[in-house]
This record gives sequence, C-alpha cells and structure tokens, in this order.
Amino acid sequence: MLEIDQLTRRFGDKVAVDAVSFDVPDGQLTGFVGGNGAGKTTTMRMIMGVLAAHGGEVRWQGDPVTAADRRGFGYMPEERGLYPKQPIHDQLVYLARLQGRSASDASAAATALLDRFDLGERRTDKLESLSLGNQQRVQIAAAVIGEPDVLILDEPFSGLDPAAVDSMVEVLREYTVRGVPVLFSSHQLDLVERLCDGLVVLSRGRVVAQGTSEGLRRTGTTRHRLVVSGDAGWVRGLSGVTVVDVDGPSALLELTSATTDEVLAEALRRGGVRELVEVTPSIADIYRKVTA
Ligand SMILES: Nc1ncnc2c1ncn2[C@@H]1O[C@H](COP(=O)(O)OP(=O)(O)OP(=O)(O)O)[C@@H](O)[C@H]1O
Repeated sequence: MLEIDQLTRRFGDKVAVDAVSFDVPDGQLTGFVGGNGAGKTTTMRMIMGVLAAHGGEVRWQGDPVTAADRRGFGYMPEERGLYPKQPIHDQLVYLARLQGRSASDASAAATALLDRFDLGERRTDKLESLSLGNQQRVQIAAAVIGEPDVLILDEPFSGLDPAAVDSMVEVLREYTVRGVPVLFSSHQLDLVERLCDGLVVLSRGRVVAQGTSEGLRRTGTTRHRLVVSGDAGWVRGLSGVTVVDVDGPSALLELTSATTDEVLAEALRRGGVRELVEVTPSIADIYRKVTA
C-alpha cells in the first residue's frame, strides 16, 4: 500500500498542498479528483520525488519511500515527457534500458507492450505521427515498461474518446489484478465514478472527501423525483419537504420530515402520479457539495 501522510508543499506564500493524507491500497484503482489548481499534480510530483515536500511523508509498504522504491514506480507526468520526434519502440527500449535491462530484453519488452496496445505495426513511427489516443497509449506503455510496483498517472484519460478510455482501463486493470496500486487524476467525474475502487477529492490543496463511490454517495442527501399528470407546482406548499426543483410535471424533493406515503397520498389526491422514485446523489453531486 502507498500511504500519503500529511504531505505539504508551498510555492511562496501559497500553500498548494496542505497536509494531504490518503492511501492507495494494493490492487485498487484510486481516482484523484479536484478542480484546476487543487493540487493534484503537485501531490503526484511529491509522491514521485520530482518535487520536494515541505512536510509530511510518503510510505511504501509501511516504510518511508526511498529512491530505490521510486525506481519501481511507473509515472505518467502531466507534461508527458516522451520525445515527439522519436520512434515509439526506440523510446520504450531506452526507458527499459534505464531500468537496467539488456538490449535484447528491453527490445522484446517494448515489442510485447506495443503489440498489447495494438501499436505493433506503428513501432517505427514517431510519437507525433500518432493520434492523440495512440500517443496516450504510448505514454501509458512508458509508465508500465518497467513492470511497476505502483502506478501514478496524471490525467491519463484527458482527450480520449470513450472507446480509447475503455481500452486504457482494461490495461490498468491488468495491473490492479496483479496487486499494483494505481492512482490517477482526472477531471471526468463520471469516469471516476464508473472506474474507481476508491476516490480522493481535493479542493484548494486539502482532501475534502475520500472513500468508495458507494460510501461517498451514501453520505449525500437522498432525494425523490415525483412526476405527476399535471403541473407539480403545488409541491411548494407541502410541509415537511424541501423543493429542490420543479419543471412542469416533474419535481425533485428532499423529504425533511414528510414520508413518501404522505407525498404519494397528496399527489394522488391532486391527480395522477406517474412516478415517485428515490434518487441517490451522484459523485458529481457529492463533489459539488464538498468543493463548494
Ligand atoms: N512550480 C510552481 N510554482 C508556483 N506555483 C505552482 C507551481 N506548481 C503549481 N503551482 C500552484 O499550485 C497550485 C496547485 O497546482 P497543481 O498543478 O498541483 O493543481 P492541479 O490540481 O494538478 O490542477 P490542474 O487540474 O489544473 O492540473 C496552483 O495554484 C498552482 O498555480
């Protein structure tokens, strides 16, 4: 398990990352979400040791992380870092050689990985000649070429279409299945909700929520959607109910003290009821609440 404990980083007077703590458990895909400037990239850079922390520590398997541990971490930096004008196979071989592999071993590993990513036929192509989706795949390949113990990926899905996201996730799942902890940042909440085993929400340099999608959703307020035959404006006069929204026949309600039976009885008294359902909050709702 990777443990982030009270990590702190300032830039001048600004505290960009403020005593941030969370775990990235083995074999889990952990999503790291937060708005622009929340501190995700700065946190990831400190995890990787490319930026010094001003406080706190990172632990790997219970001990403070060392430079040797970090050589076993696969990293996809925000600024990417591969050379646009170099053939992709050569770049992967170079990275594998940096990990201490022999030339033939490195070449075999690069070939196998490109084949796995359906890029075998493009192996001699320059990175810049590939589509954005394929470039991202090569960036992921670069992060995993060293058979990493941990994966830290900064916005790996940005700019990808849904099919490319799915194939990328399939690859990441291969690593979580082997027990590798994977941390990735994203602005795409729907994606994080769908993919992640756990998520950490950062706002202005602080962790404002963390847990499983399911657990976080349970912390939100459950609402009810009522759809009636006529206009639902009358719900504004109901006691024990907070009206979140009314749109023609449809109303979104929070039942503060009224029961669903009471709301249903009143709706039936006023005409037909088409629907009365419980609406659990989405991760986007929770996110808006905790970052407000
Ligand atoms: N090298 C730096 N010098 C000065 N300020 C910096 C530096 N790097 C980051 N910051 C500031 O630290 C804060 C956190 O930035 P960071 O890039 O970590 O956020 P982020 O969550 O990754 O944002 P985004 O989603 O936009 O990439 C921001 O206010 C940013 O301007």
